[in-house]
Amino acid sequence: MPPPHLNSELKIKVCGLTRWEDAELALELGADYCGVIVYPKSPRAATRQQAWELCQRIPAGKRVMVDVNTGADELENWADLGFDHFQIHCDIDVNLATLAAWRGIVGKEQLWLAPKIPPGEAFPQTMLEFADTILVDAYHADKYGGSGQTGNWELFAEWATLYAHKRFVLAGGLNPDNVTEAVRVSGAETADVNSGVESQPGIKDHAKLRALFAALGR
Ligand SMILES: O=C(O)c1ccccc1NCC(=O)[C@H](O)[C@H](O)COP(=O)(O)O
Repeated sequence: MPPPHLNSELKIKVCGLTRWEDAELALELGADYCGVIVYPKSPRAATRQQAWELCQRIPAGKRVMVDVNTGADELENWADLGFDHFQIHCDIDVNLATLAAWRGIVGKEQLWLAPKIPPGEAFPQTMLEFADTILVDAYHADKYGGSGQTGNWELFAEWATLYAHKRFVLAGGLNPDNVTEAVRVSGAETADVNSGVESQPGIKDHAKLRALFAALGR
């Protein structure tokens, strides 16, 4: 049973998968989405072959490509592998033509935008017309994701309430010890876990994965 204060509809994305055995366990435990990072500078980047194999085996509807400032041609190439959702990290001043190109290639419903929002910055509202899902990650000056740092859960709750017509995903430093508190405070309907359930970048720790889903009552 999930802890009583937790949304029973909570969805979990396990990100940074490179191996089928990790994805398989995550799915058995109840993961709703499997994230495959294709950004070459990430220590968790999957090769095209690994991404293809994972796309073959992860059930349709659950396959999320994760990248940074993807070029249009590259995005078309990744889409060919069969991903269902496309999480693209970008800066808040990304140009509107780029956002429109991403939306044109994968569709607004499949595009998950992850703007890198420095502390104190207003939410980049102009992005809302391009994607139905917004991922709010912890800010890190030198990284676009996978920092292991937690974000501002209260601010997440504010933004998710203010823009309730969009789906907001909470990311950043979630692990078996803090996930229930993070979800309670933020009110997140979807939460993303990555380095908090790893043994090393790109390799999931099965005990931590089990502990995370157990904490959520799954
Ligand atoms: O994880 C990465 O290495 C990464 C690199 C560049 C862009 C995005 C990346 N990860 C995207 C995710 O969805 C992560 O799960 C998210 O940033 C949270 O990571 P963590 O703080 O390790 O839980």
